[in-house]
Amino acid sequence: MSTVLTDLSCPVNTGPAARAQLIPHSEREETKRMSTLEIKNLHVSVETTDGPKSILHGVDLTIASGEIHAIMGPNGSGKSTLAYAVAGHPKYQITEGEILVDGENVVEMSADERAQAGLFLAMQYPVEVPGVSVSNFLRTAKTALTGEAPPLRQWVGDVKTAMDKLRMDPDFAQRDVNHGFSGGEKKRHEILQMELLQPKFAVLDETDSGLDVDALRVVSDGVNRVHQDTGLGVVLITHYTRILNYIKPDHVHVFIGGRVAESGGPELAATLEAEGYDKYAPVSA
Ligand SMILES: Nc1ncnc2c1ncn2[C@@H]1O[C@H](COP(=O)(O)OP(=O)(O)OP(=O)(O)O)[C@@H](O)[C@H]1O
Repeated sequence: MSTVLTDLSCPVNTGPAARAQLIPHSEREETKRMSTLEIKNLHVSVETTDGPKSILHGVDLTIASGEIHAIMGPNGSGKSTLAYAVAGHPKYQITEGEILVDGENVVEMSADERAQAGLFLAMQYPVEVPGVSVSNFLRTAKTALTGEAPPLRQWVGDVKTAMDKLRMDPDFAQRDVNHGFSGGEKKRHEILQMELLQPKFAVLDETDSGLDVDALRVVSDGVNRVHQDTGLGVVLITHYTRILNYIKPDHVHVFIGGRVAESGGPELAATLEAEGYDKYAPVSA
């Protein structure tokens, strides 16, 4: 057992999350970062055994700090492809367009460089990493992002605080990343990463899928907490309006055939729930 794991039971709690609780909300507002994520005319192809397949055909989206954008759309419309393309998955080739974080184009950057630029992806299907503990994974990720290892006692306190809030058993820190986790546990672990790594923008790809009603509330609270405390900008991909009762979107976008077919306010989600996607004819490439 590593020192990190042993120390997880220690009650030290002096990290950012704890400090945020001590800072009056009005002062916290001033510490929020103002950033923009601009997706401009994004065209994306995926490598398949039959060669490249074009999936996104010119996506435009602008997300500012503190904004929550929900993306809804039928199966196969390209929502996860957008998520992977933004995060820098090497299989998803950007053939045209730009992804700008605070004006800087990240399309030539690797996934880790994009993370350093402030982007975070909570995956629809989180990957199992046998042999790597949650504790070591999180601290390694934080070190890679910031360029220096966080002070151990402070970090241990931060991790414990974040896990408590997400109602995760401390034993989780000792388990291998996602290995044998239930679907709901994997989603909590994604949000745990987000809470500790503090990105500027998070793409949450069906984070609500597979969650029971209590877990949905806990995970939503986690997203709202980071959003309120840090000004996180959120792209929330979902099929269901249920999560939108907890995480209130400012904007809702309908994805059809690899494009944004319509954008509106929160009321658009209710319309989609009632009427489905039939009125949107798939847009040909
Ligand atoms: N690696 C891949 N190889 C082959 N086809 C792919 C690959 N990734 C995505 N696609 C195809 O691209 C299209 C869009 O897939 P994507 O997963 O982005 O859709 P989605 O809107 O997220 O769907 P869902 O709501 O079912 O999760 C689908 O037809 C899918 O089969």
